[in-house]
Amino acid sequence: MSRFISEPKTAAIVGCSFSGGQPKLGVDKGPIHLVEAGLIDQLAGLGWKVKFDGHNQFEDIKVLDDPPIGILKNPRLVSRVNESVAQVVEAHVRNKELPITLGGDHSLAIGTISGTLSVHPNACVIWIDAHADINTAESTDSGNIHGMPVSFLLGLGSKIPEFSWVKPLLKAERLVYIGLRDVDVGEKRILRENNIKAFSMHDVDKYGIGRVVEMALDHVNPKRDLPIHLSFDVDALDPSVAPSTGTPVRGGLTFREGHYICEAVCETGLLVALDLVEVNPSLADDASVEQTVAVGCSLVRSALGETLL
Ligand SMILES: NC(=[NH2+])NCCC[C@H](N)C(=O)O
Ligand SMILES: [Mn+2]
Ligand SMILES: [Mn+2]
Repeated sequence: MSRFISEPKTAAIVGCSFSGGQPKLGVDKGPIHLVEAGLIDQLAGLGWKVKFDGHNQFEDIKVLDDPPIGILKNPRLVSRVNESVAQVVEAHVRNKELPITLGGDHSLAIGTISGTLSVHPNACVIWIDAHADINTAESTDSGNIHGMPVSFLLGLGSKIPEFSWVKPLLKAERLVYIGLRDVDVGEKRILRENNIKAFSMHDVDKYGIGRVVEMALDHVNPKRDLPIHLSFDVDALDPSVAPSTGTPVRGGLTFREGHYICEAVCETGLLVALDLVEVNPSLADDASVEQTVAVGCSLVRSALGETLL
């Protein structure tokens, strides 16, 4: 599977019932639905030993008084939960286990990627999303921190003392996006100024997903020797494929394109950490929820080797 995972290959489900990075309730229930849909048994069926520490791992983290900082919402809570997520992910990666973080909203990537990079400073990040999530405190219009995690990891924008534990460990040249189609004006400037490689849906149409993944890997991992952190926001998929998510954007990845990305990353043998975020089971009807949860499980299975013959 991955040269950074020891035998017997072990996956650790990190269930993050967290919604503080955005305003819609329900995204905190994502992990419960994914686990109840049978994810653990499915991964065991692929030959993985699966650890799971339960859904309440981060739930006793409470912040009593959390007024906005500028317009950033729930800043102290987002910071404290992520600090704890970072420690958990770091411990698994250090142990040569594969952490699979189930969100929860995408602000959680502040923690997961910090955890990965503290063990593997040279790891690259492949970010699959309709959005760039690279707003800074200055550029954000929404104040929702799930639209900002990448800027924290890169150390862009004004420093917020409450997030001082986040080290700017990610380098712009070790980051690549696939699936973008809803990027704020300020984010486009940030991407340009920092020379960050991004493959939008336009590129997926133009080159096909096979070439896009190849080019993305050539950019962040030219010798195919660096550890990979895959951060997958389900809203990268078309809303017809994954309807139950907080910020759907039409014109997204097909079912196969999404799975192809996971398979191709698995095939490198370099995966060290995986995030699957923004599944919100309280949005849309029951059939849509079931569909979205099933797709989430199958993306994880593909990243862990299911669809490779
Ligand atoms: N992880 C996500 N779904 N992010 C959506 C971000 C939307 C918008 N760019 C914002 O900053 O608020
Ligand atoms: Mn996202
Ligand atoms: Mn998104």
